[in-house]
Amino acid sequence: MATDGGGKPAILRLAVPVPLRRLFDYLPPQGSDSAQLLPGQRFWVPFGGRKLVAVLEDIVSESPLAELKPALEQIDVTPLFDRQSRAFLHWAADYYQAPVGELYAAALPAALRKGKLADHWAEQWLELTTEGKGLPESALARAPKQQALLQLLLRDGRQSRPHLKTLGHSATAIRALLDRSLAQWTAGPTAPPPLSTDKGAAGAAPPRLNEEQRQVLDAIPADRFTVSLLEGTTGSGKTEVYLRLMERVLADGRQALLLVPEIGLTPQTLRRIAARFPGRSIAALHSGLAEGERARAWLSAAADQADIVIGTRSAIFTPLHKLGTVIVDEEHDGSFKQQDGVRYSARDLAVVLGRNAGVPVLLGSATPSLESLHNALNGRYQHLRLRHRAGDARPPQIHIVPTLGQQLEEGFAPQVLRHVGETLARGEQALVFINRRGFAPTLACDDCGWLADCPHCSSKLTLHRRQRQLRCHHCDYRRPLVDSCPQCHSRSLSALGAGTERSEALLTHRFASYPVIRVDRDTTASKQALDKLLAPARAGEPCLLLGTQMLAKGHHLPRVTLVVIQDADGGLFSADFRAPERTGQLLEQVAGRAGRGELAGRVLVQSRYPEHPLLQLLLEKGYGAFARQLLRDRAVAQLPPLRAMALVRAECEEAKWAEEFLGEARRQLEALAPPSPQLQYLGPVPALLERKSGRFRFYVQITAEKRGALQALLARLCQWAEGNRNRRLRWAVDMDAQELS
Ligand SMILES: Nc1ncnc2c1ncn2[C@@H]1O[C@H](COP(=O)(O)OP(=O)(O)OP(=O)(O)O)[C@@H](O)[C@H]1O
Ligand SMILES: [Zn+2]
Repeated sequence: MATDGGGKPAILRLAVPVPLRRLFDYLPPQGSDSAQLLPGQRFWVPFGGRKLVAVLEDIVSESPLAELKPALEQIDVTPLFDRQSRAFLHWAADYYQAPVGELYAAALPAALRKGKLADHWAEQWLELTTEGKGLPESALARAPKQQALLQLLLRDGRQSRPHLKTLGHSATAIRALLDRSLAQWTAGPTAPPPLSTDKGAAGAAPPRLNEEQRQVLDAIPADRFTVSLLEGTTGSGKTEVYLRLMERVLADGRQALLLVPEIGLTPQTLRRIAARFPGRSIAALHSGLAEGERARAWLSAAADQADIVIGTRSAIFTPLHKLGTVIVDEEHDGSFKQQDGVRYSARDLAVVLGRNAGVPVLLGSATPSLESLHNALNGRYQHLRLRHRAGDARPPQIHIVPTLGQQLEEGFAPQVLRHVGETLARGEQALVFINRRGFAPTLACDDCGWLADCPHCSSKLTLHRRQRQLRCHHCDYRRPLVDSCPQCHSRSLSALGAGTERSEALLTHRFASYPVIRVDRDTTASKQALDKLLAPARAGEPCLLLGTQMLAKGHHLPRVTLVVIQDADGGLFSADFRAPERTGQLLEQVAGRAGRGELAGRVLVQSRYPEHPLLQLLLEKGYGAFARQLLRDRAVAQLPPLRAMALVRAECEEAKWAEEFLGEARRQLEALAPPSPQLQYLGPVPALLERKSGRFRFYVQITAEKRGALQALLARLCQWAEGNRNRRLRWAVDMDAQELS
C-alpha cells in the first residue's frame, strides 16, 4: 500500500466531473508508488457504477470518510496542470458556481478528457549527449552529412524526427551520431503542427505603424498586469497592434495567447500570423481540429513548445508557464461565453489570467461590449482608441433605404438591386448580408393559416428548398417538405420571409454573369470550405458575396465597395435587453467590410423603421455614440453592466416541475436575502425560447448592486439545489448571463 512517507496511507483528493461542488477521496490505485503521485495527474476512478476521469488535487493523510475505494488507475506520470493553472480553474469554479471537476473537463481537450494517454502523442526528439555538446562545429569534417547534422543540433537544439526528415537529414547520418554516442533519442511532447504560410507573404515587411498605433502600443506596459480596451474602428489596424505586442512578448522569450471568436479563426487569420512569425511554433486550438490534433496542440502548448497559442473560448484554460500577454480579439463576441455546462466567459477569465500571471491583457474591438466599455469609461481599464482606418482607406458612406410600401423583389428594394448591378459592372465586389440561413424562415398555408412549427421547440421550422426539408435551427429536427397543408390539405403553401438560399436564387438569376458566393453554415461545413469559397473574392474578381454573420467578421476583402444589409430591424424590438447592443455590433461590423482598400465604400441598410432613434443614432453617429447611449439606458433600467446579474435556470419535460423548482429557489433566495433596492428578483419566467428539444425552460433573474453579495447568495443556493432529487429536471446557475433565450 502507498503511504505518504510517514507511515500513514496516502489518500487522493480528486476533482471528479460530476455536478457536485466538492472533491472526493480515494485510495491510490493498487500497487502504486506514492513517490509518483503528483497533483495535476489524471486518474480513472469508480463513481456510482461508472468509470470517470478525475484530476488529483491534493494528497492527504486523513479523510472524514471511513470506507474509501481505491482509484482504478493512474493515467499520467507528468501532471497536466501545474499549481498556477489549478488555482485558476478553482477561481473560475468559485466564480461561476460550478463543480471544479466540470472545469477540468472543460479545460481538457476531448481526447484527454476521455482518458487517452498524453504520452500517446509523444514525439521522438534527437538531442546531443554531453559528449556531443562538447564538440566544436568544425568537428566531423570528414563526414559532411554528419557534420551538418551536428551543426544543426549545436545551433538549434533538439529536433523532432519528422522535422529532421523535412530538412533532408538522412537516417544514415542520424545512425552514425547515435553509434558514436554523440546523440540520443528522447521522448517528449510534439511540436505544434507547422502552419502553411502564404507564399510571398512570409517575411513580407510589416507596415510602418501610424501615429495612433504607435501611441496605443506605447501605452501597453511590457510586463505588468493591466487591462486595456482597444476601441478601434473597423480596418483601423487593430490586428497589426496585436502582432506587434506578440512580437515584443516573443522577443522576451515568453508566450502569447490570442483568443478569437468561433468564426474568427479562419485560415486567412492563421496565415497572416504565421507569415509574420516564420520559424515560431504556433498552436491553433479550435473545434475544427480532429481530436488527436487538438490534444497534440494542447500538450505541446502546455509543455512550453508553442510560442503563440491561438484559440477559441476554451483555449483560455491551456496551461502556459511563460505567458507574456493575453489578447482577446473581437472581445464583444458572444461565442466567448459558454452557453451550457460551465457557463464561463473566456473574455472575463482572460482578465483574471492576466492578473494571476502579472502580464498585460488587451481586449480589442470596433464594437466593444457594454461591459468592457463601461470599465474603460470608469477608468478600471485603460481606454485606447484607433479612430482612423489604417493606410489610405476611408470610412464608408451609410444610407438607409426605407422598405415600407416599396415593391420589394424577394426582399430587396429596386434601387438596392440597381446599385449591386452597377458595382459589379464597375468590376468591384458587393456583399449582401442576410441574417438567416435556409430558403425562408417558414412555410405557411394560404388557406387556413397553418404554420410549420417545430414539434419539440417553441419555434418555426425553416424551409431548406435544396434539401427539400423543413428544419429546426434550435434542435435540428428535420422533416421532408410537404406539398399540401397537413391541416386543411390545401396545395397553396407559401414560403414566408427571406433566407440566404432564397436570396441566392434571385441574385444568381438576376446577375447571371457574375459568381454569387453564398456563405453560411450550410455551405461551409469546414473552415477550409470557407477559405476555398472566398478564393475568387480574394483574387479580386467582380463577384457577389451573400451570407450570414459568418461574413461579418474578420474578412479583409479590399475590393468590396458595396455592402447591403437586407433587414436592420430584427433586433430592435426583441424582448432581450441585449438585443439592440448585438444588432448595433453586427451592423457596424458588416458595414465595416465596405471600402477597406483604396476604393471608397458604400453601405445600404434596408429598414421598415428608418426613423427608429437607435437606428438613426447608430447610422449617423456610429457605434461609439450608440453604445454610450445604451449604457445610459442600462443605468436607468438598473441592468448590467451597471448591475451584476445572474440567472438560475431550470428545464424539464414537465413545465410545472421546472416552474415549481424555481418558485422554491426564489423563496430560498428571499429567505437568505430579502429583496431591496440593491438586490432584485424576477421570475420564474419562461425563457425567450420557452421550449427547446422537448424541454420547457424557465429562469429566475437576480440583479445586484454588489457582485460579492450575489456570489455568496448563489453559493448557498447551489448547496440547497444540489439536494434536488428530481433527476429529470436540469438546473444551472448562469453568472453574468448573456442570453435570456
Ligand atoms: N500602419 C499601417 N499602414 C498601412 N497599412 C496598415 C497599417 N496597419 C494596418 N494596415 C493594413 O490595414 C488593413 C486593416 O488592418 P487590420 O486588419 O489590422 O485592421 P483591424 O482593425 O484588425 O480590422 P477589423 O477589426 O475591421 O477586422 C490591413 O490590410 C492591414 O495590413
Ligand atoms: Zn426544434
